[in-house]
Amino acid sequence: MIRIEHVSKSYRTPKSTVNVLDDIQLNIAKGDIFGIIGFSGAGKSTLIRCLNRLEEPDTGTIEINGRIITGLKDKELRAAREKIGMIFQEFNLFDSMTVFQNVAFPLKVAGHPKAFIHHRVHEMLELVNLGDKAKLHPSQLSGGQKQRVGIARALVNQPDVLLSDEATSALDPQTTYSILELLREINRKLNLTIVLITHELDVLQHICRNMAVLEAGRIVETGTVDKFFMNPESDTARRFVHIIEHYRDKRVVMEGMGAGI
Ligand SMILES: Nc1ncnc2c1ncn2[C@@H]1O[C@H](COP(=O)(O)OP(=O)(O)OP(=O)(O)O)[C@@H](O)[C@H]1O
Repeated sequence: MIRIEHVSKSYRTPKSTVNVLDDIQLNIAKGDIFGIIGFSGAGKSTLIRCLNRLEEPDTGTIEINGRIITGLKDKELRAAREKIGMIFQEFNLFDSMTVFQNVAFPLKVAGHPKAFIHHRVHEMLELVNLGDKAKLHPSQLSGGQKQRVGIARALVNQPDVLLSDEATSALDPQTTYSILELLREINRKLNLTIVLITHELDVLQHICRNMAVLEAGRIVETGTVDKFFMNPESDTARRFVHIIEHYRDKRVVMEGMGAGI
């Protein structure tokens, strides 16, 4: 279970203060696939990065599986972060390292023995269907394969939670679909809680069960994904659903024209 209580965050620049998160309250159940959606600048990245303290909340409490993450210092924070994997839009792989070395990196940092690392990395590469790519470098992989390496690396420490920061935004629709299928399979196999931020409704619809809508740093709606599509309550939710319906209608018209109707 992830519990976010009264989390606020602002950035101070020399000229002004930007309030990015405003009194966020959110509960995410263990084993859920939870989506956070919002327009650009709503604060999605800041919020998800607060969960592993890549960003520091100014106020509030974040608890993950019974452990208060906010307030942890150095060694304890490092240990807690081992249990919170993260994947990124730009993959964030080390280009100078092989696939094996990229996935092994968190285990090496944690000081695990060589034989354990070898076994665990190959296990992870099999899980993401890259068993035959261990010796390649990221530059020799497709975008989807790079994200699979990112997923293997994020899971190598057997985390309780996987955070996904727009992990499919740089991928084409077919590759996006295969990565979402992989995440769903991992969620099922490992009972891993997945929290993802996205501005793509397809991603939400395909994989998430529950979700929250973020608007200018505030949570304006939470609930099931089905409810979001059938009965959007907030302005942001209605705008998202309106956009999707608009494009769906356009596509229907264009397909109709293509068929000579
Ligand atoms: N380090 C920073 N310093 C100052 N302002 C920042 C910083 N990081 C983010 N912001 C501001 O905080 C706000 C929220 O940014 P954030 O990246 O969390 O939004 P987002 O919803 O993830 O947007 P996008 O979908 O475009 O990535 C934006 O106005 C952004 O300009």
